[in-house]
Amino acid sequence: MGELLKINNVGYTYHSLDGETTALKDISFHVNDGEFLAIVGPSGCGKSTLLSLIAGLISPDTGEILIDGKNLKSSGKNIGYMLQKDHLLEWRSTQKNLTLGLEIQHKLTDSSYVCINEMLSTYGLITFRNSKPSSLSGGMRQRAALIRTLLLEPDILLLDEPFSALDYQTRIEVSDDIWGIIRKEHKTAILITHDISEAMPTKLLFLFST
Ligand SMILES: Nc1ncnc2c1ncn2[C@@H]1O[C@H](COP(=O)(O)OP(=O)(O)OP(=O)(O)O)[C@@H](O)[C@H]1O
Repeated sequence: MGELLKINNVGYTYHSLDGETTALKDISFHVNDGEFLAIVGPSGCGKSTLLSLIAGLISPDTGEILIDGKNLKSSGKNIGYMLQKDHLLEWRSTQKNLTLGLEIQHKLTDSSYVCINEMLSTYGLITFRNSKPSSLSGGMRQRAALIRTLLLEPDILLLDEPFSALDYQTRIEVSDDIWGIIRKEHKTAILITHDISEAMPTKLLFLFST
């Protein structure tokens, strides 16, 4: 199990008209291939900022982020980002929502459909493939959103409180499902959570407010 992601002394400050907010200061840790890291910490300690940095949406002010020993942008690795909301489009069927990312990246082929069908069956969505997202339960929507992300074959999967929009009972059921899927697909994953009991991480990172 090699070192896949390395965060070295990373810092980030937001600049706005109201002034500067230092979100992260001197953060270092690493994630091995196949590891499942959960990030916990109080509101405002910089958890979402850290995921945005790893996703390459923003760049660190200090320090460096390395994937397989290379700079994030030149590593050629795929980062999948699953947000709090599922962002399924109501005007597309469930299956057409799953293919959206592949379509945008011009990677949708006949063999993609073999893989999509397999995942729809495995994860209990096959009979809903032609249904609109509004006819899916909250848990089914989260599974659909995860499959959509996995189809892009991410090397690292980032999850920003993926269950926060679900009620307590559904959250317990869905979180078991989702971790099962991540384990089955052998994904390296980083999760932000307020509730450590909803995940069974192999590693924990506690962030404190700056
Ligand atoms: N776009 C922004 N402009 C200015 N400040 C920001 C911006 N985004 C976040 N911040 C500030 O940076 C700090 C870290 O925010 P961040 O959203 O990363 O924390 P968090 O730990 O994810 O919080 P939460 O658990 O409440 O989602 C906070 O003080 C926040 O107010």
